[in-house]
Amino acid sequence: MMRIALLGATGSIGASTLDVVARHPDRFRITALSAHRNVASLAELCRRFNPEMAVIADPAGADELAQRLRDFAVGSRVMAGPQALIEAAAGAHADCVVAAIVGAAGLESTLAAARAGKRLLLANKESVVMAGSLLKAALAEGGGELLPLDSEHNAVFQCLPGGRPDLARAGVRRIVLTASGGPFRGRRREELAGVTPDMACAHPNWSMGRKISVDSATLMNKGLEVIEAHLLFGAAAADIDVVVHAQSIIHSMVEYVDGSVLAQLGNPDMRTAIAHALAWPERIEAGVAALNLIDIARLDFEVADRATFRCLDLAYQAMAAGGTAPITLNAANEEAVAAFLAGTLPFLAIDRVIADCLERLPAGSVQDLPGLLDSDLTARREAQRIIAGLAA
Ligand SMILES: NC(=O)C1=CN([C@@H]2O[C@H](COP(=O)(O)OP(=O)(O)OC[C@H]3O[C@@H](n4cnc5c(N)ncnc54)[C@H](OP(=O)(O)O)[C@@H]3O)[C@@H](O)[C@H]2O)C=CC1
Ligand SMILES: CC(=O)[C@@H](O)[C@H](O)COP(=O)(O)O
Ligand SMILES: [Mn+2]
Repeated sequence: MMRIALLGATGSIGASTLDVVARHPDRFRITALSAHRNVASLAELCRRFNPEMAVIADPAGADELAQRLRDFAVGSRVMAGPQALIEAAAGAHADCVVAAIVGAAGLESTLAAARAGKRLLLANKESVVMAGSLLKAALAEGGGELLPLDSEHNAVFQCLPGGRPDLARAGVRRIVLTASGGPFRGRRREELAGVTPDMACAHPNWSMGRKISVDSATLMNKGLEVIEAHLLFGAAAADIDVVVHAQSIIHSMVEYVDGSVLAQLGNPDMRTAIAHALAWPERIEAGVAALNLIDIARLDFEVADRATFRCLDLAYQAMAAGGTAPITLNAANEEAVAAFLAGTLPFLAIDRVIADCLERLPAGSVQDLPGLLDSDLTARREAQRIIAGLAA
């Protein structure tokens, strides 16, 4: 029986994970669930899955959560605050941690799970972008394994021999990440001036949380994923390409020196990647409909429009600069997306905030977690100043 701590249980990845888990009660047991502020949903999930721990990251929700669990006669231990997330990630109650918190808020629990040697199912791409080398060191220290949930990286993992080999020895020429192009694919920049958060969050193929949906709309999601691929698989920036594939049927590809290209295909449903990583190296049923190639009929590819969607180049630029630059990129993006979702920043200003932040904060080196968190905070403050300046 695999015991699972699911961090970010009330989100989109959380729901898909619980759907897969519920199909296999003989294999999986949920031992910890977390949310940020969504007490009602977390309590409901505790009623269904009866975990040992129920973690609410915002301590303001702890009393209400405890009351709701008492009303349901659920005995989960209520824990609150960032330290509780770390305990849920690293404690002896779990063999496997699903890191499905959105944004930098997921970093410390992800590192804690790695350090504790858990099977780490990683959806929280922001933590890899921010702390790739610290995460690698934590994995080496803990001796556990990381299995990527992000659909592209899960696809690449499936297309590589042994999941994460030495790429040169394995004869890999390049990794090709597919991008849907998002809801604004094909639009010119001037057509995007007035787009609203709801328009940006209407992803054509995937049902996801609002932050990643906006990232898909700006192509920052693909930028973060290029950095994620660089750090997870050790591929050089020049060997990671992006191709727009509007149908999101091919989730990504690996090209070999002999001309072979291996691709992983499937319907756009995260339960495939989640089931793959939960059961790896076995395969289990995920509840995903079989792919019907006749219905799909064609697969289209096009070049990404980097002039309209500037975030992709900003990510390549931050990856090339290295050091604190990816931290700055991620922090500025999180602040800009939050402002856009709050209605205080136009869609087209998101890339401007990130570009200005990268320009104003030269890349330094990162030694440890406190230094990294300091760089993150500095970048957020700078981004907030830029956003306030643009509003004025
Ligand atoms: N959705 C998808 O298909 C994919 C997602 N990912 C990645 O997975 C991660 C999760 O995405 P997604 O599920 O879409 O996001 P959602 O917004 O749907 O869910 C986010 C989860 O994180 C919790 N959370 C938010 N802020 C905090 C915080 N400050 N502290 C602790 N917990 C917090 C939320 O709790 P609450 O509900 O209480 O707010 C919720 O449980 C992201 O990093 C995303 O990039 C990667 C590939 C695909
Ligand atoms: C499901 C998943 O992995 C998302 O990251 C997805 O890739 C977003 O689609 P885009 O290709 O539009 O960024
Ligand atoms: Mn993805």
